[in-house]
Amino acid sequence: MIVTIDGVAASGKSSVSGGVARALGVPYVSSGLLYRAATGLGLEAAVDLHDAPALLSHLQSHPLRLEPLAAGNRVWQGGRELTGELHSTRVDRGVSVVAALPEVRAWVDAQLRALPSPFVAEGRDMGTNVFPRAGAKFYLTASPHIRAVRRAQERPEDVPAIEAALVRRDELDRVQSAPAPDAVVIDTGPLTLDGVIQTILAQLPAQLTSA
Ligand SMILES: Nc1ncnc2c1ncn2[C@@H]1O[C@H](COP(=O)(O)OP(=O)(O)OP(=O)(O)O)[C@@H](O)[C@H]1O
Ligand SMILES: Nc1ccn([C@@H]2O[C@H](COP(=O)(O)O)[C@@H](O)[C@H]2O)c(=O)n1
Repeated sequence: MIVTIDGVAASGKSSVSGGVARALGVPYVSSGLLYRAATGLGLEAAVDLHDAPALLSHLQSHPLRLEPLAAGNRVWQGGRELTGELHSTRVDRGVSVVAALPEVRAWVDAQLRALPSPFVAEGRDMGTNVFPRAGAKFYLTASPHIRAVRRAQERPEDVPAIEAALVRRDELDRVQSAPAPDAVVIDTGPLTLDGVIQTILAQLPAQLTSA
């Protein structure tokens, strides 16, 4: 059983996926964390983020491992955990460049498809490209302002700067971020986090919640 939760930047995908996954007793899979880890490694090694062959060769010689847990995803390079460094403004600025490279997308997709189900998968193209046959699909949205106000609780930048960066990232990610035609679209603006989680749980087919 696979449930996909896609959506725009900071729409609540990780928090909601974690809540849904915990309720179902399965892990969730953060595809964005793999793109962030590829970006973080590239920045660390001063690889040109537009240079797909150089980046891919670096990723192949420094393999990443995603650890999908309901409590939160972690990513490792060998014995070194990278997770804590990846939700920075620096990585936010570079990640869409890396995610636009078809070679990197194929590398991420192969890792995701190799994971044992059941799980909840969150990202941009989980329901369209990576798991088109998922049992249930959701797509989260909210206005850039609401998303920026929420994110400002976690970052030192002010709301207008965060909002501008989110709008820019949405635009750079637009190609891979279209909702699946069969996804349920949820505007999280008027809902609490728990409200979004309960809305999703209420719409899951019975065979998924009892699996
Ligand atoms: N419905 C909600 N009501 C209030 N706060 C929320 C809601 N959904 C998410 N949040 C908060 O918004 C922030 C962003 O959520 P989260 O990190 O889950 O989004 P995301 O889509 O995974 O982000 P990114 O795309 O950058 O990885 C977090 O602080 C989270 O607690
Ligand atoms: N399926 C996905 C997931 C993510 N991306 C790219 O990674 C960036 C970070 O993702 P977050 O979910 O942590 O925001 C995102 O801005 C995209 O560039 C992607 O392309 N496809």
